[in-house]
Amino acid sequence: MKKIHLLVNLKSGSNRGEKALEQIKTILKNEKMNYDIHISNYPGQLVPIATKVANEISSGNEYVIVVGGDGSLNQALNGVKNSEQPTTPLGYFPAGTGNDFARAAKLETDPLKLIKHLKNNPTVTKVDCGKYHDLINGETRYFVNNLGIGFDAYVVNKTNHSKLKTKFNKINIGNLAYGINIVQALKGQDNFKVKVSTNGHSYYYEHAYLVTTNNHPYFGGGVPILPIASIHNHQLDIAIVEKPNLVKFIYLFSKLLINRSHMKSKQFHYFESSVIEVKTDDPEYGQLDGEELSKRKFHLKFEVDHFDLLQ
Ligand SMILES: Nc1ncnc2c1ncn2[C@@H]1O[C@H](COP(=O)(O)OP(=O)(O)OP(=O)(O)O)[C@@H](O)[C@H]1O
Repeated sequence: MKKIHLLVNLKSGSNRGEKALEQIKTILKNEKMNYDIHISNYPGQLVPIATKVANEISSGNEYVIVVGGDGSLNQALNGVKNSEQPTTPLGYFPAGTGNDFARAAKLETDPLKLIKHLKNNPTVTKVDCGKYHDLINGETRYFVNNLGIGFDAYVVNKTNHSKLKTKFNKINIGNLAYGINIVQALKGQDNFKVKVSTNGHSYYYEHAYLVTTNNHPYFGGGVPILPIASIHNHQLDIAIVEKPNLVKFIYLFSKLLINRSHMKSKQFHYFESSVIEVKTDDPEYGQLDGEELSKRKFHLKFEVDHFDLLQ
């Protein structure tokens, strides 16, 4: 008999995780499916939980489903990759705020359809994820969406530390805290120097404002910054956005939102490759799948990797 292991972050998406779990439990009971639940209690705990669950899986009839946001999926992926069974397929029910990976992978958002599909006709697809090796501290981690340095990371950092987010989350308007911090970031984030090496060439940018290495088109909850990127092309895509001045930067962003013509702008640079190296001269904010990285100098080697996505 099929068994489902639910790995859950109740707090994701301003407690959407909790509501999703209730719905999924009801459906699993109605469908008479065997399941167990692993609740994660603090940021990062889904990594060891996923490692343990993956280590203990003993048959092809056991399925792992993550319920949470992009950050939760990131932790579960890292946990599985670190396990003794790193090719364990991962299912995912998006219950976050941005849900960019689910958007890129066109995942099912109806819990009833998801469970029925897993019961009757589960499929496993090999999809891309990103992997980076930190050449300064030796760390290696995987990501499903992106690793951003500069503007977007500033917004993530300030929002995570803002008292407003906690207050707004209580009344389900957590996204507004991001909006307020975007305005703050436009004032607070400075340009920085970055070196990007790919396909045998190195490129130097003096006025980088945002450097994001993506596994798919989206960042920040549905903003298609790299429309050419795909989780199926075995490549990563990097965008380097320069900010000569605020007016030009806002103009560039409006092009992105209106007709995606931002890619032709002279402040926008991008590359597609399976290996990309990025180096900053000074400490900058960083974010990985929406979770902040400490402010630091970055010297990262990115490579495309893959995982088995259960649908
Ligand atoms: N493993 C975890 N266990 C419990 N809480 C967590 C865990 N990881 C993160 N959190 C908390 O959950 C929230 C974020 O979760 P997550 O990144 O999954 O969703 P999100 O940010 O709402 O969604 P998205 O990344 O799709 O925008 C934050 O409040 C964070 O402190």
